[in-house]
Order: sequence, then structure tokens, then C-alpha cells
Amino acid sequence: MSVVSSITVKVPATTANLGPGFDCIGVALKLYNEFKFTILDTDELIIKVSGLEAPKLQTDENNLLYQAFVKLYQYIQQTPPGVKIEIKLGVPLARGLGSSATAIVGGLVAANGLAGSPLSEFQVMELAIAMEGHPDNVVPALLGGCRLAATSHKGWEICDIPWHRDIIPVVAIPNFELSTLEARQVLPTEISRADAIFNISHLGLLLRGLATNREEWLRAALQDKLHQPYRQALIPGYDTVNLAAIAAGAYGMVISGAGPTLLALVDKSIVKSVEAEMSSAWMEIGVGSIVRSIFPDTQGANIVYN
Ligand SMILES: Nc1ncnc2c1ncn2[C@@H]1O[C@H](COP(=O)(O)OP(=O)(O)OP(=O)(O)O)[C@@H](O)[C@H]1O
Ligand SMILES: N[C@@H](CCO)C(=O)O
Repeated sequence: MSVVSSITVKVPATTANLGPGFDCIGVALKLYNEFKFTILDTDELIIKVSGLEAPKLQTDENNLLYQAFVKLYQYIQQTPPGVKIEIKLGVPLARGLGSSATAIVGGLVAANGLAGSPLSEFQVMELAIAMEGHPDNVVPALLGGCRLAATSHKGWEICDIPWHRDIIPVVAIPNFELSTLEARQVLPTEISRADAIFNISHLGLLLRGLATNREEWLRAALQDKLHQPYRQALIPGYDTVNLAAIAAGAYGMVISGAGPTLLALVDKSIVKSVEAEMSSAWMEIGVGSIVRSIFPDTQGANIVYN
């Protein structure tokens, strides 16, 4: 086991659910947070944050990245060392782009690397799922690509989902936050059989649509009855942006993760017009936003030893 004293981990943003795949599917995106951990010879905790929305992050032991770091040391029954953490934020916070998953995966992967890799990637993934409470962001954040997670007698089965290269995600990120906690509180605890059948069939269609880029399948597949109907009211302008995306030719629009970011899936030939229409739709009702296409990331969390 080689133990190092400094490590940098780069972790991608993710978009979870993709409409009907609530709590089980997500895809990594080429937008990153970078975390550098340096072990100190005192028991101090120093956290420095730079980049997007840096002042919003806690810089004490309540910081989620640090909590994940500590979690791994507790799991391997070691005392966490004093550490300096330098955070470069590229993923906006509490917008439905998996910022908390980057922190959980980043802290666990860094601690595992610094401790000499006592845990396998699968064990790190299990810890990450337990911390986040659902697998759909942390799994693609760790492994890259589009991933489906299902429970099994062994714990989890993870399946890589083929993604046709001409399908481009366009994200419309508003200038307000929505915490996952709040967006989960509006969901019903029970659903009807009809809604369950609706989502099972649409998720199946989505998997084939993603593999083939077949227009009529994707146009039908991005619908959902488990979470989006209840969350739309938390996102001002949802209907306006949805209509604009569809009118511009997107296959469909969904809530990215728990929101408030809205995500359109688009054939590469019309990306620019969908970006422009979604952006002006939000502007019309006075919501500032950043709208851009972001390609899927295939690498996942990436370690750089210093
Ligand atoms: N890089 C980070 N370092 C430490 N904590 C972070 C970091 N990024 C996010 N967090 C914590 O996670 C919170 C956001 O988590 P939340 O689950 O509400 O949103 P999200 O992960 O961005 O969205 P979603 O889960 O819907 O994709 C932040 O308010 C912050 O407390
Ligand atoms: N599947 C999760 C993703 C956000 O963490 C949700 O929609 O609540």
C-alpha cells in the first residue's frame, strides 16, 4: 500500500432521473469540481474555496466534502488526519446538477487514495450511495457515463447505458437554488399502479431511445409521473421553458435531478436554437439563467497524485 500526502480529485457534475428514471439513472457531464487534499502534521482542518458561488460553502467540519473524507476513515477504523482542502467549484450549488454528489465522491475517493486505497471502487461507491441516500448522481459521478443502478441480493447492480453520440444535453440553470431536501418533501409516499406502469414503460423506451437517437421514442420517453408533476410548482417558468424547448425542436424537457435546472435532450443539429429559445423563455418572465449544452463525461472521478 503506497500512502501519499497530497491528492487532487476532479469530479463531474451529473444529471439524475432523465424524466422517468427517478432515483435510478443519471449521466455524468463535462462540468467539474476539483478538490485538492493535503495532509497536515497538525490536527487542523483548513478549507479554502474558489470559483463559482465560493462564499456559499461552509468551511468547517460541516462541509459535506470533509464529512465524506471523515466517513471513509471511520469506515476503515482510522482517525482522520488534519487536512487542508482546496476546493475549485465549477458545478453550481443546489441546482440539480449533482453538486452534493461531487462532494461525497470527491471526499471518499481522496480519503481512499490518501489512505493507500484500502477500499475497492465498488466499496467506495456503496459508501457514496449510503451517504447520498440514492444512487443516481453518485454512481455516474464516480464511474462516468450514463448509469442505471438497481438493488440486488449483493447490494447493487450497476449497468452502463449506451448513449448515442448525437444526443446532446442542453441545461438551463436558473439563478435560484432548490435544495434536494425541499424537492423530495413535496413527493407522495405512495403511487398508483397506473403511474408505476407509466414510468416502467417510459424508462424502457428511454433506454432504447438513448441508444438509437430514434426521434419518436425519445419524444414519448421523457415523461414521468413519479416526481416531475409534484415539483413543477417549485420552478417558476417551468411551463414557459418547456414549451420553448419543444417548439425549438427538443425531444423533450425534464427537471435535472431535483431541480431547478431544466434539461432538454436535443439532436446535435438543433442545439443552438434550443439554447437560444430556452434562454429567452426564462428571460421573458424575469428569471436569469445560464443555458448551454454540456456533453456527457465518460471518465468519472479522476485522481491526480501531486
Ligand atoms: N463542493 C462541495 N463541497 C462541499 N459541500 C458541497 C459541495 N457542493 C455541494 N455541497 C453541499 O450540497 C448542497 C447541495 O446539495 P443538494 O442535494 O441540495 O443539491 P445538488 O446536489 O446540487 O442537486 P441534485 O442532487 O438535485 O443534483 C450544498 O448546499 C452544499 O451544502
Ligand atoms: N433522484 C434524486 C436526484 C437529486 O438528488 C431526486 O430527484 O430527488
